[in-house]
Amino acid sequence: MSTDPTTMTRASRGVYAITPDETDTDRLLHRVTQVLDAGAVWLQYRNKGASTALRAAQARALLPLCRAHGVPLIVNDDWRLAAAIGAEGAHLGESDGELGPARAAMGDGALIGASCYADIERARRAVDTGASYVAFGAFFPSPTKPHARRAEPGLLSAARSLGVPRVAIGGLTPDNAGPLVAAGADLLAVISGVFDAPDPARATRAFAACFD
Ligand SMILES: Cc1ncc(COP(=O)(O)OP(=O)(O)O)c(N)n1
Ligand SMILES: Cc1ncsc1CCOP(=O)(O)O
Ligand SMILES: [Mg+2]
Repeated sequence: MSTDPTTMTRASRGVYAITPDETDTDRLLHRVTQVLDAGAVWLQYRNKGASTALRAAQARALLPLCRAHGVPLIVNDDWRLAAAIGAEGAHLGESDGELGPARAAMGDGALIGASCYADIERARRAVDTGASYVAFGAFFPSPTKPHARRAEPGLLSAARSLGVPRVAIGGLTPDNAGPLVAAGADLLAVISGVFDAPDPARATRAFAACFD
């Protein structure tokens, strides 16, 4: 497995772990290490409660850990931070700015994701303006984001023709995620189902088994 960001193999099928809001950076690194050791293939740094300075420090701290595992680091909300620290990508939702400037600044190789909620037309536009992957959800009630809009699994099959990886998010557990993979999800994006599990490594492996 390559740990060079320019040549690392980018698996585009498997567990896409997203960090919980964690103020203690050492604890964040410890928790993420467990999940990467267990086989998560992408990591998103997301911390909705942190200051700008803490977010920059935590994102920077995660980068060598991700590199050591050959896992791309994707920064939520803020492509400028992603570019500044040399992360592999950024994830942008409807309040996070346009994809075009992010793509122009980060280059063709960057992994730039777009939240598409339950909107296939939004997904089409996102791909047309440079998204590397599209994310749909929430598919189930999310403990992390209880008011997230809901989506139906049929969206995942409808999005096959877009030709980019399809990510499912929202309230996923190892017990409910299998049908989403069957419907076409390439990546399962998970916060609480992994990080709030009694054994995050075991939970990561259980999610990964949904792809077997
Ligand atoms: C993989 C993935 N999918 C969706 C989201 C949600 O993005 P957004 O709608 O911008 O909401 P916040 O995460 O910023 O609260 C995501 N982060 N990652
Ligand atoms: C960021 C986001 N967008 C839709 S649901 C969600 C939170 C996902 O977290 P969890 O896996 O704990 O439901
Ligand atoms: Mg966002």
